[in-house]
Amino acid sequence: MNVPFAKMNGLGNQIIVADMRGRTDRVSAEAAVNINARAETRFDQIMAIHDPRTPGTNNYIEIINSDGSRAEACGNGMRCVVQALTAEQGRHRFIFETVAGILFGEEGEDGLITVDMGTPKFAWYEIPLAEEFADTRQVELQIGPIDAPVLHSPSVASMGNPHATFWVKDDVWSFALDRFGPLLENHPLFPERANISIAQVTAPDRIILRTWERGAGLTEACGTAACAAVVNGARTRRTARKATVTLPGGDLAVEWQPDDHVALTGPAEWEWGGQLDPATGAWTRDEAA
Ligand SMILES: N[C@@H](CCC[C@H](N)C(=O)O)C(=O)O
Repeated sequence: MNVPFAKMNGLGNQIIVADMRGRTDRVSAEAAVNINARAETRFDQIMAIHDPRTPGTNNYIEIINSDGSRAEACGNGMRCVVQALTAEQGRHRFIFETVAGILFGEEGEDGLITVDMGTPKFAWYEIPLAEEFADTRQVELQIGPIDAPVLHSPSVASMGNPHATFWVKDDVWSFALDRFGPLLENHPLFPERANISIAQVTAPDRIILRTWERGAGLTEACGTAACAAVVNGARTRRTARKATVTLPGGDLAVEWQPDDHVALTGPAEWEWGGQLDPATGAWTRDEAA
């Protein structure tokens, strides 16, 4: 039986929100790959809204990358879920559960959505890394010639999902992230692969960021990567704890709050709706009202 879905985006991060409430099955990996194979529904993540599993939460959210793999966290996708549920229910604040833990999301009066992405983790085994590093603010990893690496010494962190932030001094746009991204995502240092970002700090409260997403590739925006960049920037004293992160798709506001939680604020946009089969990925588009 088909389920309703919405084609949405969070700052150009392509998101499918699938309504799996009232069902016990899941969106299959095969369905994800098939949905992504059609140009109109090419996506970065599917956010599957399920019935709550834990009392006190509104919904359980499962996140599926375009290669069919599962992700623990997705900041832009969570904003799309908040917007879809706000439009449906007229309420503005939600408590979600994901495999990474409990998250809060709220749509503000200005239409922007803030998601509390939880607390970052820095221990090598929490990210996880394949080998022990006492200090994950700068780990030994480089790409390019040994004596003149193109990218090196990233800061690594978990925002529920694994992130490596490579710092560059200038022209973040000049790096061939499409070439280095897949190599770094699958580097043996990352046993669960990793999201790979290049960051240029232009002021203590400004970062320009490009991301190669684990399981999805080059994206217009990655919310958890923006959170990881600010957290990694603050703990390496490159940035303040609050910064605007400019991605190819636009700006996100990130604050690493005194309570250690990371708040991510930005837009979400509904594009169109349809019905899909979560087993096969076959879908049809709803008639415009
Ligand atoms: N687009 C996301 C991140 C999605 C998950 C990621 N690809 C992973 O596998 O960890 C975001 O906005 O955070």
